[in-house]
Amino acid sequence: MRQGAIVVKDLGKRYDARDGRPTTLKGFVLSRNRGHRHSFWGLRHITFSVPRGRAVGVVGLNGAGKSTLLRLIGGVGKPDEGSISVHGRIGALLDIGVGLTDDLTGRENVFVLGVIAGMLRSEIAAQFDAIVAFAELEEFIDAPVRTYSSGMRMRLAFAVAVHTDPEVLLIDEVLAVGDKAFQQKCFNRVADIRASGCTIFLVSHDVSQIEDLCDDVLLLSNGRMVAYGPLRETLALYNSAVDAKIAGTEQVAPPQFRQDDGMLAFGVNRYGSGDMRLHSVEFRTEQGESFDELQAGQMLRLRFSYEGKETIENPIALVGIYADDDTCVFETCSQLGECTLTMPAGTIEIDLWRMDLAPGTYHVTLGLFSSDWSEVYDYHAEVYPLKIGGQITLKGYLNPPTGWRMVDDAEPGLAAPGDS
Ligand SMILES: Nc1ncnc2c1ncn2[C@@H]1O[C@H](COP(=O)(O)OP(=O)(O)OP(=O)(O)O)[C@@H](O)[C@H]1O
Repeated sequence: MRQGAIVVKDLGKRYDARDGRPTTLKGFVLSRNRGHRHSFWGLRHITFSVPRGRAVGVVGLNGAGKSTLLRLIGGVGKPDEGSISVHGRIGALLDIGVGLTDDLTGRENVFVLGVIAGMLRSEIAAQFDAIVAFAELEEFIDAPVRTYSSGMRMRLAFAVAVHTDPEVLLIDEVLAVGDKAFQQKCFNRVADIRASGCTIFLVSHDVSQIEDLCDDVLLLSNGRMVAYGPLRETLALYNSAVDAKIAGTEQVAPPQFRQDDGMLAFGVNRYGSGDMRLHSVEFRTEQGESFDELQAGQMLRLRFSYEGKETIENPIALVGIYADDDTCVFETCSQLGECTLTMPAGTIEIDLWRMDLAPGTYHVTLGLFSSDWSEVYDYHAEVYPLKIGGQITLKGYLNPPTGWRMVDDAEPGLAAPGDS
């Protein structure tokens, strides 16, 4: 089975910010004394898999989460949610010159960077002259890095990274630094590495670089994955987001599921290899009726069909329910439900016996994955709206039937722990 070189599942990274406005009275009182802290999701609900040898361009407006994603894949920082697995030796070019030690010479830094990248000292020694020549630093290689300009630092870091024989190369914007001639040299080198079968993950604001180097594009917006699909289609979505920003209108069109069943069935909020497809999604009540609004506590019968390659074994169907603020309030899968999907096609019905949810609009996510979760076949992220009505609550997502009453003080109550 094809294994993804980079497999990311429901990834989330939260950052702290100090400038948020308190939303509760308690928060307001506390904020007057010590400043209100709030956290936000720099990235959330990111799920994708990059097959070996693919080159993926990561695009998005400023602050979309591109660098955060690359850093996490490169092992810099820990995710707060989800998982990442990378198969193969990583060559990473994240922040320019990161990892360089100022007091060491260029020569010593080459060895330090090489060892960090997983090379043996003997392998580095064998590549040393090529690295220094690529960096064009022959004259300065024995000077401390502290004396280097930012361009020299970048050239050194780049030269090491592209000589580590990476199987996965992560590049964050560095092709945009340095003089034109060096930029072109870096670009050519990355193109050669790509041709040798390396998996590439490239962040760039330069669409022409992405067009020249990448097969697929991953589009992020405000920390969410808006699309992941073939180069041309996905870049078109990005370009419209850029145009909209320039025009001062909405940043990215609201998420919509493209209902087409054509060959390129990728669109906003839908991504996957397409080796299996989901279709004919229906929500019903227990009586089999369609509805506009389901009352809290009623049963939801979810039904959908799928089809795909006969050779796929034991695929997994996933169902998630998301609140308006993108919090996942529920997620389950066919493995947990002990339901085996028959191939090449079938229809699944899932009964959610009690939808004890607070009133509001939720969105249902559906996905089809390979048996080890490494491949995403078809993922419809927060696509299907689900309205819940009924008993109003003050806060939270859970909405069980409740009964309040006054009790007589003399009436025996629940024993407190330790009571005899
Ligand atoms: N260390 C950090 N602490 C707090 N917030 C952070 C930190 N790093 C990133 N962020 C925030 O997370 C969000 C995503 O940032 P990130 O740098 O990943 O975006 P980006 O798409 O790479 O942006 P750009 O194109 O401007 O480089 C932004 O709102 C950013 O301000």
